[in-house]
Parts: sequence; structure tokens; C-alpha cells
Amino acid sequence: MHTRPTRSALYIPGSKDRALDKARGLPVDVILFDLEDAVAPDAKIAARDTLFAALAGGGYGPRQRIVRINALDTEWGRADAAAVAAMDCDAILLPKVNSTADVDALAAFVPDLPIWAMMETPQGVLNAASIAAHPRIAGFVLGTNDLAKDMGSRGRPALMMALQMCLLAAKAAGVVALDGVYNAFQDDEGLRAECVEGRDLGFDGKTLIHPAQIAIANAAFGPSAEEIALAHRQIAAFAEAQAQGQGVAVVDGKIVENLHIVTAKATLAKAEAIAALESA
Ligand SMILES: CC(C)(COP(=O)(O)OP(=O)(O)OC[C@H]1O[C@@H](n2cnc3c(N)ncnc32)[C@H](O)[C@@H]1OP(=O)(O)O)[C@@H](O)C(=O)NCCC(=O)NCCSC(=O)C[C@H](O)C(=O)O
Ligand SMILES: [Mg+2]
Repeated sequence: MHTRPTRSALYIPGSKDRALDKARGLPVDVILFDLEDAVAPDAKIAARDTLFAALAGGGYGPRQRIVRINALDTEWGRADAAAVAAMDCDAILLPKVNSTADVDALAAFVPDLPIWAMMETPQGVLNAASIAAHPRIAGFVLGTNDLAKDMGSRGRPALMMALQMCLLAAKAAGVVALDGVYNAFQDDEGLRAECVEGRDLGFDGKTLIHPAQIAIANAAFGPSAEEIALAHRQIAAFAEAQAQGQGVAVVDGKIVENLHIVTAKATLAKAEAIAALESA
């Protein structure tokens, strides 16, 4: 189980001082400092220095700091990787990962940092299982815009098989899986519905493009008060059943077996980790 909360992961353009500064006070679990698509081509080289200085300045607290570089086959990718290796961050995010060869290539530049993979190409999705199992991979981020572009598809239902293939691969390998962004950043109801859907599919959190999206993702991907209360009741009922020599308890008319207790304990551990993060 992953212990650090990843309910919300906000992309921040690595070129924008104001947004980089604003992020220090945002209640987000993960910051995705972007050198790729959020940065215009003529600003990419300067963005490396801007981001290096922002990270060196600190102030991001317990949030996970992950830097997305440009792909290694672009004119910026290799220099980005070398620059990120010297930055004060928690992980590096590689876009458009097609296979483990891409991960190996990046690993040569950054011997120490955990690597996260953007899953956003048809080839990458088909190779999801081997990419997730790569020993340097710590997480998947779904790139639903690029994937839809490459697929020539429209709408989230058309991507569902790809999302689930990436999820299966991530779960089998025990790495984090974050859902793609919701582009209509002023549509709260649409975002909420997509967060709930992503949570129910099994994603660990949602990638975001605007600070106004954070609270919605945090609420959807964090355990609710009802879920926490139910977990306590399941654990207590199961302990009582066991004390009476039973292997099954009943709570709210539903059976509770050992496997449900594993989930209940995971819910409580997640709630504790979120509380610790929010009080840090
Ligand atoms: C989407 C935006 C362009 C909207 O910008 P803007 O109109 O300026 O927003 P606001 O005026 O509402 O901003 C209010 C304040 O919030 C700050 N802000 C805005 N966005 C961010 C952010 N992402 N992080 C931190 N702070 C942010 C503004 O500076 C304002 O602050 P203040 O001036 O103090 O009031 C904009 O939100 C934006 O650029 N978002 C990021 C876009 C991005 O990162 N895109 C790339 C990642 S998504 C992707 O690549 C998908 C994937 O690869 C795929 O294939 O699917
Ligand atoms: Mg993309």
C-alpha cells in the first residue's frame, strides 16, 4: 500500500514564478512541476533555471514534488533530465513512455530519483505491464489528452479500456496510478463526477490543471466520514465475531470477512496519512 496521499496532483508551469510561488500555500498532495506542455518552446530553457530556483527556495512542505521533463527524443529532454537530477525534488516524470527502453534511457541520466511514467500513447498502454514492473517506476500518470489525440477518439468512454489496462498494470506492480486531467477547469460538477468515476475505477488520485480543482479531488479521493465510521464498525464487529470463533461478521446487512478488514484498515491508514499531511 502507498502511504503518502496522492488525492490531488496539480500541474504547475515551470516557467511561471507567480504560480510556482502560489503552490507553496495550496492544499494539494502532489505538485507536478511542468517543463513539457505547459511551457512554450521559447521559454523551456529558462524554465529549468526558474524551477531550479523555486525548488531550492523550498516552502513546499510535505507535498510530493515531481518534475515533468520533455521527452528524451526532443531537443530539450536530455538537458532537462540532467537539470532535474540536480534539483531538490522527489521524483521525475517522463512523458510519452512507450516501453521500458524509454525508462532505461532516463534512468541513465537520473541514477537516484524514482521515475514516474506518463501513460499517454497507444504503444505505452500496450506495454503498461512491463513499464509498471520496471524497478525504477514508482507511479503512472494518465495523459488522456495525448491518448485521445493518438487514438483519434472522443470522450472518456472511448478511453476506458486503456485506463483500465494501465490500472491493472499499476496495481499488479504496486505502483501509484493517477487519473488524467479534466480540461473544463470551471466545470465543478463535471470534475466531481469524473473524480468519483476515477476513484471507483481504482485510481489513487486525479491530475489537475487549476487550483480551484484541488478541493474536489481531495474530497473524492479521501475517505469520507461515513467510510471511516464504517471501517471502525467493521473492524470491531469482525474482532467480536473472531472472539466467538466465527470467521464472518455482519455489518449493515452485509458480510464482513478478513479481506474486508484489509480494506477497512487501509481506509483508516489513508485517513491517518491525510490527517498527518494536513497538519504538517
Ligand atoms: C488553465 C489556466 C491557463 C488558467 O489560467 P488563468 O486564467 O490565469 O487562471 P486564473 O486566473 O483562474 O488563476 C487564478 C490564480 O491561480 C493561479 N494559477 C492558475 N493555474 C495555476 C496552476 N496550475 N498552478 C498554480 N497556480 C495557478 C494563477 O496564477 C492565479 O493566481 P493569482 O494571480 O495569484 O490570483 C492555468 O490554470 C494553467 O496554466 N494551468 C496549467 C496548465 C497545464 O499545466 N497544462 C499542462 C498539463 S496538462 C497535460 O499536459 C495533460 C497530459 O499530458 C495529457 O496528455 O492529457
Ligand atoms: Mg500529454
